Amino acid sequence: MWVTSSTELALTPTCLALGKFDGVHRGHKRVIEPILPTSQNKIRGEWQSGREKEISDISGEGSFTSNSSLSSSHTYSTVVTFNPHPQEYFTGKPRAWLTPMEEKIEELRSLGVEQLVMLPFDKILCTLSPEDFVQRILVEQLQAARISVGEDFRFGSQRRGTVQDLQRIAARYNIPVNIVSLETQEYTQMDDSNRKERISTSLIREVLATGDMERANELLGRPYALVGKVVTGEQIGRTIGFPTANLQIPKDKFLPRKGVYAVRVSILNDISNKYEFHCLGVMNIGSRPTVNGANLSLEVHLLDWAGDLYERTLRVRLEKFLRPEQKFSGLEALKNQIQQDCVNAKIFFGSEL
Ligand SMILES: Cc1cc2nc3c(=O)[nH]c(=O)nc-3n(C[C@H](O)[C@H](O)[C@H](O)COP(=O)(O)O)c2cc1C
Ligand SMILES: Nc1ncnc2c1ncn2[C@@H]1O[C@H](COP(=O)(O)OP(=O)(O)O)[C@@H](O)[C@H]1O
Repeated sequence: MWVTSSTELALTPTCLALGKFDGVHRGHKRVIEPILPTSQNKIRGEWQSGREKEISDISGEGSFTSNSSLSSSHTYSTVVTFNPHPQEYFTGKPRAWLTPMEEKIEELRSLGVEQLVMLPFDKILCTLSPEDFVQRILVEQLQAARISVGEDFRFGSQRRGTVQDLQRIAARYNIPVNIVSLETQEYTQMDDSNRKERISTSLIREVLATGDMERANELLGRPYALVGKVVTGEQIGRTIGFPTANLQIPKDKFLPRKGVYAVRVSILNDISNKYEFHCLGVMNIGSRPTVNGANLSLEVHLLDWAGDLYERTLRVRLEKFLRPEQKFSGLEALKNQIQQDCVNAKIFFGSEL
């Protein structure tokens, strides 16, 4: 996937999905899918513009079959997002992301997106009128052949432009705009009644903060993951029989509720750049009050495994919140509890063991 923050370096012409896409959740995927090479032919004819025929002639039918046959008529499936996050730009406060940049790139790449353009969200961009945004950025610079957006997408200065405006302005340039309705998820409430909730980044953040991983992962469409390098800790873990790999994650990663989780761990093969080894584990996200820990730490113990993990990159998928972190009277009590955590994780993963 080609990643750039300069529209001048972008590969053109493009087929665009516009949005912030933090989390790359199920709703985001519905916006992105129509621009993917595999969807192009199916989507033709379903989009809303009556000028679809002309557009398909321009973008070149059949040019998406494989990357090796890319030609000058190839239309690059492109996600356009903003950096920094507009909210971060306006408030000046750093924001924690469900998918910090590296993770977002990885998720989009795995969906089959060919290009990510991160528009610098600055004074110039945020004062563009909706008309100028479409004309200068989408038409002149990115040479958009078609556009896909979620129905709540807003653009242009003061978020003035709605998706209907986008459709109307883009039509002047014969660009069809696909408006995707917001994805919902059925949710059973405490009183057993059902309610539909709209899948959104802010809902997922709220749910992660409660530790309800089943619901968060359902909304996301995959398990919430922490990705980072293993660094050295205080080396107490091995003395109690539970060595724990300490993860260093991006500073701007959103963390779920503190406490102990049943997790799935994958280890990155640095040569193939693929996650290859998979096993189960228990993770603690907390400040380790029993050993008077000062900082927040993220530690994972791999079940029934031994080896050296220092400097390796791990992806830890959080599947189930087991309990809050506690201050124990000493290392022996902590050790007994971690032993019980391992049993509880094994019970949770049950059939896989
Ligand atoms: C599954 C699990 C549960 C843990 N629960 C607690 C806890 O409730 N309270 C606590 O103070 N530390 C807890 N810890 C953190 C331990 O204190 C920590 O792993 C130990 O001090 C070793 O740290 P080290 O990596 O510096 O060697 C837990 C660790 C794991 C892996
Ligand atoms: N089952 C395991 N789970 C996690 N780490 C393990 C395991 N077996 C061995 N290790 C190794 O032990 C290290 C953690 O040992 P620990 O005594 O807790 O030291 P540290 O405080 O540096 O994390 C890990 O980084 C890894 O290299």
